[in-house]
Amino acid sequence: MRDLEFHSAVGSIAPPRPQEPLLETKGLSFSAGGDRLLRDISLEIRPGSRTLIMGPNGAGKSLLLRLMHGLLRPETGNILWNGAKLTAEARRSQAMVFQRPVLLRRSVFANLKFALSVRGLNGRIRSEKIEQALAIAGLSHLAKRPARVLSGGEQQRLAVVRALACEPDLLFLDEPTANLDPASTAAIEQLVLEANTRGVTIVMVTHDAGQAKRVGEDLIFLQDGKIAETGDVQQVLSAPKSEPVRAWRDGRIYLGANIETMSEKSGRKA
Ligand SMILES: Nc1ncnc2c1ncn2[C@@H]1O[C@H](COP(=O)(O)OP(=O)(O)OP(=O)(O)O)[C@@H](O)[C@H]1O
Repeated sequence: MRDLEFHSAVGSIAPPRPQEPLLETKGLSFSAGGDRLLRDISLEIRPGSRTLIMGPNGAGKSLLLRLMHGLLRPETGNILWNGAKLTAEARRSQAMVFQRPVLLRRSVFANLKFALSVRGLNGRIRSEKIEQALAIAGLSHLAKRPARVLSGGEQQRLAVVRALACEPDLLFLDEPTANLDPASTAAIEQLVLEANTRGVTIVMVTHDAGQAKRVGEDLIFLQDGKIAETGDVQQVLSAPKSEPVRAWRDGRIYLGANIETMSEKSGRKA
């Protein structure tokens, strides 16, 4: 009753506006070698969210990440950043970590120093940021070591903190823990979740359902270059609505609707 009185006193109250996406793709497609590898990909990444991209080998996950980060040009469709065209300037608000860390053939310290210098940071601020990043990654004692002799887990921790030291609004990660042991995987997941609590939007490719549930909120599932299903990661993985996700969860190869129909037909004939 009191609410009704309040409403009539102040006039109509507009409902809250839905949050504008940080990144949006509209009808993206991509071809190479005469093959259509991604088709009609339209999606929204909410600011501050954690989105997981999943799907079988060859579904187009890495391609989609590269398109969203502006490393590839779409054949058709648009990528919007804060509602406007993704520009080179906007791309500097993004960072990407690859499955195989791309590190300079220099020391751990120099890898961080170079990344921060490119962002225009110098002097004491840069030194402080390097020290912070080394401490967060547990690499302070390895600062002088050549990056290329670090273990796989150490290299990936360096790649993640180097990306985060540049304070991106959005961090893309392409299977960052694919070759890592459980402890290194947990360390990377912790770095990612901590960054997200500081407001960094996360878009990550993984094949690991456990990791998806630990790290993700939103799920985009790709099959054969198309979006098969999207939704809350826990819900989609525990009760998938689409056959591609059911097949993936059950460890079956998805044969596609047409092929299944044909085999059903031939089964009926026999
Ligand atoms: N430059 C290219 N030229 C031709 N085909 C390509 C090119 N890049 C990727 N592809 C093909 O596009 C498809 C999707 O590749 P992509 O790397 O995105 O798959 P993915 O879902 O990340 O797979 P995985 O889980 O195995 O890493 C694959 O069949 C791949 O061979």
